[in-house]
Amino acid sequence: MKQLISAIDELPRVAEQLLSFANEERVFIFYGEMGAGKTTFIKALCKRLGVTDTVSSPTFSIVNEYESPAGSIYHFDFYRLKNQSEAFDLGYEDYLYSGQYCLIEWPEKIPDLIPPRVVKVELEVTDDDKRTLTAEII
Ligand SMILES: Nc1ncnc2c1ncn2[C@@H]1O[C@H](COP(=O)(O)OP(=O)(O)OP(=O)(O)O)[C@@H](O)[C@H]1O
Repeated sequence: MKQLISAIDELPRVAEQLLSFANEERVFIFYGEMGAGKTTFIKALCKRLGVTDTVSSPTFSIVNEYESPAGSIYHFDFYRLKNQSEAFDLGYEDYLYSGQYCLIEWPEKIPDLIPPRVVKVELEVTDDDKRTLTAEII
């Protein structure tokens, strides 16, 4: 799918579209430069999934866990990861195969640890407040 997000207030609609596109898939990887809006989009996605907890970038904790009616949601930000084995140490694989939603920012940091069948999402800045979201199942 490819969608133009021309303003922040369109995020709920696009989040809903992405969830229908993803169907049964639970693992999402988000590509996009700093400030592209990965965290902002994930907030909209979590809201759509019924999360009432505060959603924020797990830059320092690397993983945040939220509760939702659909089960736990694990939100990763691998930006500060030094090497891939650090991901193992924090139990990444257990989260990944838990069957719960895993939303991963900076998957570039774990190139060897991307499982088959994930929803690959790319956010591109087209203008100050405009973004293009592209998603495919890989
Ligand atoms: N259409 C849009 N979609 C998403 N974010 C937008 C949009 N328009 C403007 N923004 C703004 O872009 C900024 C994106 O910041 P955000 O922290 O979500 O980016 P990020 O990709 O997660 O960056 P980082 O990798 O540094 O965490 C926010 O200030 C947000 O308000």
